Amino acid sequence: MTIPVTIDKVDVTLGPNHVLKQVCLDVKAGEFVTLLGASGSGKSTLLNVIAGLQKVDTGHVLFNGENVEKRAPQDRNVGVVFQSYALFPHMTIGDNVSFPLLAAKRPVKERKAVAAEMLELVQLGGMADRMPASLSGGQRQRVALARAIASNPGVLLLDEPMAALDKQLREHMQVEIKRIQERVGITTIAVTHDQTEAFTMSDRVAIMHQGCFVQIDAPQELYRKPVNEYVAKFLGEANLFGTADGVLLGQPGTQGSQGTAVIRPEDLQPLHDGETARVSIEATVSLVSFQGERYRVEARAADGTTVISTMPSNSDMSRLAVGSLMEFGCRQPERMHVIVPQDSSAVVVEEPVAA
Ligand SMILES: Nc1ncnc2c1ncn2[C@@H]1O[C@H](COP(=O)(O)OP(=O)(O)OP(=O)(O)O)[C@@H](O)[C@H]1O
Repeated sequence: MTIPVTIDKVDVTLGPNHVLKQVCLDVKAGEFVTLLGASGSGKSTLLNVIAGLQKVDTGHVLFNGENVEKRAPQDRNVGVVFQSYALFPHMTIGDNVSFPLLAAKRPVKERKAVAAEMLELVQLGGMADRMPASLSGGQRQRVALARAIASNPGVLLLDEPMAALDKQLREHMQVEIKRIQERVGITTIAVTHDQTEAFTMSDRVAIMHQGCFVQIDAPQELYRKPVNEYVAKFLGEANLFGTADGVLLGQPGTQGSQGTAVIRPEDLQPLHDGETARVSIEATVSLVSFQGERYRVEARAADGTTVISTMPSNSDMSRLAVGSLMEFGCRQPERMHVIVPQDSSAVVVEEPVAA
């Protein structure tokens, strides 16, 4: 059964630290939501609150509308995968996976059938008799996932499950976990500090900062329409320009009468000779780096503003030697987004005026 989860004004103080501050979050049944934030922002504490491993000072946690505060972790019907997979080394893979059913005193035949089904799901079919030590890190992580969902829990919690894997395996497992989650349809809440991981797996991402949610949105919305400069800078590189009356002021981080314009590096391109754009800025190229699938160009405007532009690696870079003075422009002004200072909400400028 897949269920909705509600976090309602949860407050937690640990020692001198006010770790969670009136946190609210609604996760729909079957939805995949990732808590993303810098180290110490409170992600793991919130996950522990949901798992029942951390008590709240005030506020509530509701599963399917029912308050679960008084339920012990083992009675919450939650599957958890931690960074350390914590498999039992003396048990076979099959017994590891079916352990929750052993604890629930289910018959041997059912345990074997569930273990086989779950191992099939995580693409380890036929490996039930192997021991954990004979598996790779990625395979062990799949076993941990199979065990977490073996008892058909209402909620799956993933606490940095990929942190111990190398980059390539991590990228592969992100897609795998998403595939399995969609197939099982289980409500899933994950924790990570890796933006790509959060974006790849999640329906929505909740950005945490100092014990609060700053923005909760679909990945594309977060990237395109950050509500403030913190979110804009946290999610990849961003050109931030002050604006006044629709004109870029060219001061990073300064707020003009209209707020701060956010232009992602892929939307700020060197213009061709004679080409004009509604929004542009002149800057001298200071650094060109080849990054595989793209080039990254750094340039400096006369007032010291740093301009960052990225372009596909098949682009003609002959004009972009270090020291060249270039006009960088946003060819699609609708890709420029303005953060409005007054209410920390954001709007997209429909008709930006030329610089
Ligand atoms: N038992 C504790 N006593 C006092 N402070 C604590 C305790 N546990 C955690 N904290 C503090 O609470 C804050 C949030 O910690 P938490 O582990 O939830 O953050 P996080 O976002 O998961 O960080 P990380 O990504 O490093 O795991 C940190 O400032 C941490 O130092």
